[in-house]
Amino acid sequence: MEDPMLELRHISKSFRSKKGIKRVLDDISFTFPRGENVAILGGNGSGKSTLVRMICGMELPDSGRVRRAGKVSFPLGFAGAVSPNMTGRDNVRFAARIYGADVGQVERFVYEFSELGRAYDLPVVTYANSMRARLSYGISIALKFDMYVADEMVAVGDPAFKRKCLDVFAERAKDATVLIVSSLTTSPTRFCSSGMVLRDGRLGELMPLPDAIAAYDGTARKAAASPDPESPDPASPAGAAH
Ligand SMILES: Nc1ncnc2c1ncn2[C@@H]1O[C@H](COP(=O)(O)OP(=O)(O)OP(=O)(O)O)[C@@H](O)[C@H]1O
Repeated sequence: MEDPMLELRHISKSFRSKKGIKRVLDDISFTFPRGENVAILGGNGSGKSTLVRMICGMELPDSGRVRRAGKVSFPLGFAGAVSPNMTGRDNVRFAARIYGADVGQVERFVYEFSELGRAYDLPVVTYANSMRARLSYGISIALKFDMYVADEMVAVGDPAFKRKCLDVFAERAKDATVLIVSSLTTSPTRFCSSGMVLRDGRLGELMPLPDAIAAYDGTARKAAASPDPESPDPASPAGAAH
């Protein structure tokens, strides 16, 4: 395969739990072709966010290697990208400088996109959650990446704002590769043509998205019939989407 966007080579990751060591990612290897938008579908606790952290370089695997052939985003709307003690504007300028982007351009884009108005110049700690979400999403979508990674969250805000997020994301997706990691089969349908299922620490084979959704629905039903005792209960606050 020519010029892959991202390669995962024998990625494994374990965490210590009350019941001992849990292997969350188990020797995952996969090559993401450039320009092919892929969805990874997995149930709660299947290791999606762990895999995303490895892909985005936010955490190292215990073993294995991630090779990126371009700029890979942090997860869309990632709240950790924003410092609460800085103003919205200063956060944006900081992120733009780190990623080597045109600071003025990114600053203006996020100002207009986020609809924060005068709050743009107030410390983020004073923001309501929805305002933080609009700022974080604005930063992630203002920066130009070769690959955009979404962990569940493809859009934020009220329905009108979500539509705007999706339209801008669609613009970016024209020149970039998209990876959407989700427990919901609805999120990837607009952007991804193929998908695979993450289950028991392994990635299934890459297939057309409708087939991946069918395979995921099948495994999700099986998992519901015999839930993993270590997975958080999706109905409990700790298991709710982050
Ligand atoms: N830092 C950590 N320390 C200990 N255990 C962890 C850590 N991060 C993740 N885990 C465990 O690894 C497993 C997978 O977690 P992860 O958040 O990657 O799953 P997920 O598929 O993203 O779940 P969800 O859909 O509920 O967000 C879970 O059992 C979780 O409790």
